Amino acid sequence: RWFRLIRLQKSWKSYKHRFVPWVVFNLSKNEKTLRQVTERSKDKLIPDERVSESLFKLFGTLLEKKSPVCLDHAALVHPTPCSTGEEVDGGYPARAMLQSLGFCIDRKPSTLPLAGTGVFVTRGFIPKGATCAMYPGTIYQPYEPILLQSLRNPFIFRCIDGVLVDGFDKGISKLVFRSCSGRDRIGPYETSDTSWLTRSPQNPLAVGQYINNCSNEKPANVCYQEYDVPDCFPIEFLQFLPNVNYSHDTKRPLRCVVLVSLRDITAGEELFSNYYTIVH
Ligand SMILES: C[S@@+](CC[C@H](N)C(=O)[O-])C[C@H]1O[C@@H](n2cnc3c(N)ncnc32)[C@H](O)[C@@H]1O
Repeated sequence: RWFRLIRLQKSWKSYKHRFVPWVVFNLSKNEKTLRQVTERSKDKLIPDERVSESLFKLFGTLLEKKSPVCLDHAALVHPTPCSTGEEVDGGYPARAMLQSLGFCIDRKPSTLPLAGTGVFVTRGFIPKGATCAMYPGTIYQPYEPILLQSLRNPFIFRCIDGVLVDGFDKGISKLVFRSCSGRDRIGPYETSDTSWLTRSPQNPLAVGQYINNCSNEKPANVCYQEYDVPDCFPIEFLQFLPNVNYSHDTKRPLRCVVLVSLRDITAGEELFSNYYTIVH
């Protein structure tokens, strides 16, 4: 009988949030908690200027390395020694990342059983408070349709203001991203990067959607932070941004989500975030 009672209690705990009378009865309490979380989350881990600084450094180096002088096919396919004399896998994007930010990250099988792919520091060292990844994907305002794209899609990220980022690199999600990216080109300038949809993104930060959720044994070492692309963002750097608006909207700044390190992280460590925490 005890066993049955415990099972009943467990079912109630997971069901009560969908039981309308319970929701109505607890509305004022829940709203207060939500307000507190939202207020607390307004404190950014690092200021936007520091995020911009890191992105400018990386994108500037990427642009240099992408220039026709060193963009011969062999240089892309075969790693060549970087400034430190070391060989770096991953071609010029990885070399640019190591040179400009002092670390490399990449996707590999997770250390967690049955968790699929994860993201690891493969070289160098990430200091606390560094911009260490980006969450790529199509940006949907809360009122925009996403039902079809959301089916069997574990890569939808929800910001506090209800903006959604669809970071799935397959199926309809992939088609939508490519289509919006083509639509937004400004003459010769690409305003977003579609290469995160492939195995070799040209912006090596754009793998944040593969970071797994933390647990008691594997606490979070990175945290999500919203970053609205400022007006001063150089037009030639837009080609490295792995986000695009679903609707063409020139008035609203483009929302990006970056991951910021919560502590020093060394080579070989897997990155873990808390799926339920984001700061504005
Ligand atoms: C956004 S994806 C992360 C990338 C994913 N690991 C993959 O290979 O596609 C979220 C999914 O990863 C898996 N996942 C994330 N964190 C996990 C954890 N701590 N334990 C087990 N699975 C996890 C779950 O399947 C979840 O739906």
